[in-house]
Amino acid sequence: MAAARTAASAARSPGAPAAAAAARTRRPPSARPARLPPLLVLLAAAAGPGAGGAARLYRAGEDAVWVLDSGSVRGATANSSAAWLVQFYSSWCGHCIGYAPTWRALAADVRGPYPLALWRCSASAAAGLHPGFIPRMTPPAPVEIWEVGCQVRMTGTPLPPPPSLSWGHRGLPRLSSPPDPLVESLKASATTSAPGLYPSCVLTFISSSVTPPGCLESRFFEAPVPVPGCFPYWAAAIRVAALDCAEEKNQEVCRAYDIHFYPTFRYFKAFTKDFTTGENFKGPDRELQTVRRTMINFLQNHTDGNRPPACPSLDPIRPSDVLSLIDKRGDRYVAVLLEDDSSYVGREVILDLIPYESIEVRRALGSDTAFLQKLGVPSLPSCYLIYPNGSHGPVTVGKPLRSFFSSYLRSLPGVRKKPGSLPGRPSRDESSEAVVWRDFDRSKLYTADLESGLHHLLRVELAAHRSLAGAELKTLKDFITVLAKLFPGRPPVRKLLEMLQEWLASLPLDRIPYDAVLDLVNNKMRISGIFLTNHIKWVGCQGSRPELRGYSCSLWKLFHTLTVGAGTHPKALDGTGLEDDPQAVLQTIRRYVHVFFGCKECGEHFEEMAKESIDSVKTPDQAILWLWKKHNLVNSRLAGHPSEDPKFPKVPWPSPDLCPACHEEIKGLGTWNEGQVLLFLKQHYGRDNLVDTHSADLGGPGEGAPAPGEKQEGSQAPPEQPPADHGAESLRPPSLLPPRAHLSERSQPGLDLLLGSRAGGEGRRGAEAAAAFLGMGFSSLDMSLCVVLYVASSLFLMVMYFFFRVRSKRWKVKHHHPSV
Ligand SMILES: Cc1cc2nc3c(=O)[nH]c(=O)nc-3n(C[C@H](O)[C@H](O)[C@H](O)COP(=O)(O)OP(=O)(O)OC[C@H]3O[C@@H](n4cnc5c(N)ncnc54)[C@H](O)[C@@H]3O)c2cc1C
Repeated sequence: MAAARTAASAARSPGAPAAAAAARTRRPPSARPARLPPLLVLLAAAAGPGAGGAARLYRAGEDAVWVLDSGSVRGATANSSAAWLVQFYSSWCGHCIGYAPTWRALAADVRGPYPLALWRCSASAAAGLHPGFIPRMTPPAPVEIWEVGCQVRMTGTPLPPPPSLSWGHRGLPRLSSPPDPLVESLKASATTSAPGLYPSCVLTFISSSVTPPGCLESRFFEAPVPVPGCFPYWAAAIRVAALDCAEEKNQEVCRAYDIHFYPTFRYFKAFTKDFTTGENFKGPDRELQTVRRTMINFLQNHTDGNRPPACPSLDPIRPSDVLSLIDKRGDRYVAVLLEDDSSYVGREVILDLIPYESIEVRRALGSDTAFLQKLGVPSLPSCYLIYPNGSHGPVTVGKPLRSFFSSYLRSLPGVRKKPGSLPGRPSRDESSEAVVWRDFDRSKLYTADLESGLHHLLRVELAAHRSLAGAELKTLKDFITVLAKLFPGRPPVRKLLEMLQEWLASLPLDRIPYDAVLDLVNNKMRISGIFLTNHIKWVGCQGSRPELRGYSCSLWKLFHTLTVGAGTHPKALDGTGLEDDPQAVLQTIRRYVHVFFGCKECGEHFEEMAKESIDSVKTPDQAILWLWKKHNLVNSRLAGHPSEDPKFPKVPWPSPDLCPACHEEIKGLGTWNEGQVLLFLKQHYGRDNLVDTHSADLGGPGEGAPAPGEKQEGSQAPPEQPPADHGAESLRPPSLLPPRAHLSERSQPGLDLLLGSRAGGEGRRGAEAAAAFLGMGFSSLDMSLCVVLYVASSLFLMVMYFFFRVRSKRWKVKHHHPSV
């Protein structure tokens, strides 16, 4: 009934018309405390890698994607023998979440020519390799057994491979009834490989279409010790990687690579000696096939000198070269893929066969009909095979597709994997922590969410911009002004924002380095009473999985508190230049989203909505309602999207149980009562509804500083920051710092000096290091002030000196005059 009402109201509402259908099938979220079912909490806690802060969308060792981070990206891409395609993403960005399956599929696709499935079968090696097992698992559809190996996972502890791991059975095409020798060999191995020690077995098959009976799972899974057959195929030439810029430890590196929006795709050529930010990939679309083809083009853009050594030539050979190969005997097969100019099949098959020896794959263009007739090739693409014994002829495959050609060539007698030629992979990420669920009340607003979001905004999102000038700087100034005047959080944070605003407002410069902003945010001057947590702790913005909700949820909440703040405190913006404009807060938010919000597509959608209707806003109350309506439009657009948290379905908000008065029926149709919605929004996003429970590290009410050794989720000190600068001390609550004077009046000249030295770039770091060394704990501001005072007192002494000199001369002249 409630759901039906929500749906009807959504249908009538200008704010959320399209959400009606979604709401029909969804139960509105309850206003009661949000608890996850105990089983989900347990599952979340046991989720293992990726459940915590690290590698949230891609999991090292589980996905075929290479998971890079600040510590590995430079080493991996610099002077590498393979090229790289790296996706710089943000784990909170909805578009990145939506794109992740494609990226995983791409990585898996170039890792092996078929989706490889590794099935963990049965509880013991003995059972898993029971001679009857293979016949039993013969599925109705033919399955080709590619490699069979026994590998072990016992409560997550890697064990050495069993002695019999060396079996590899391949070249058994279309196994409809397993040959006896295979079963016999498995049986023999099972008995020799200590079944008690090695309790589970990994079997690698081509084709993942059918799950063998008795198997526990059918998904990509990497054994702790590599199993033959699950090495990447193209990886010796080009690798597909991802790096999460939402992780604080990666922020510096994302800045160094000039990443402003997510996802950003960059290619890195092989053997690049000097540091490079890579080449942008902005293809017409980012579908798997388009990206795979662009990877091939990119490989072809290498010169002969820097082409990855494992990558065979991808250029076509001439018909005359093909003819000269025929009738020649050799020690290997030569396969020639004949295709037309626009086809990629030949190059894909060449790359698929990289790890194999005793075969060479080339491609030739089949534009010459006489040539094709001579070879007896009726259509394109086709494969012409020259055997080691010199015989030759066209190959017959079921369909002229990459997978058919590759499979056929790999299963030729004598074609084997090259021993030890394949690269290792980054190991499984074991560093992540379990998620701890915090119960919360959906009718409340949590300080922890707003302040965690602000921390991410100021220290991570802005950090994508090395320096700020022009429209960017103006946007930042206005946004910080709005925050300083309207942010409803705790006094230390409000003070920090005020200081930042005053500083930005009085800046004479038209370009500032981001690091100067960061110094203020980190309170390097150690002004007491100023502090912003450097931890992320989501409460009302928790997601049931680590990649869901979080920052983007907190940003929406922050924006709503700002429009509500302007509506309920009409004088708050007086004297800022933003007063008297009912759209001022909305327009500032709009510009922030456009310029700084890392999710580019989100920003573009928001801009479209703003262009359409923001001009209709004539009062602060209308601004509150405008943002509410647009947020509901976004909700309805994203209902069912992969970034939707199933525990927090995207339904028109506020739901009837959160605000019964907001919903009413007119002639049987549910609709919004906008007057009530406005009242509700003012109450919900007002200061009085803010709850400090779970607020960390603020030195005020709430939980206070974490217990020693307690690790907060997402907490990482920014890299490359010496402890004296951004380390624990400067980020400690003010109450824990040594008492220092309030510097609001005297801070300005010092900050300008600091900035002046920053404008010189890296020299600043050196200056700071020197300051730390000489100043025994004095900040660079302290040192700057000393210099200012020193120069001022010298000037004063010089002025006094000249003053007295002139006076004494006059005095002498006066007293000697009569005698002249
Ligand atoms: C400006 C902006 C544009 C975005 N555009 C996109 C996009 O184009 N594509 C994409 O995939 N993701 C986009 N996102 C992210 C997306 O909107 C969500 O933030 C994300 O999916 C997390 O959803 P959530 O469940 O936490 O709820 P959110 O939508 O983030 O909402 C956070 C909280 O706000 C409250 N709330 C919900 N609706 C309203 C409302 N109408 N008025 C007031 N309060 C409300 C609820 O308490 C909710 O839990 C955007 C985010 C922002 C800030």
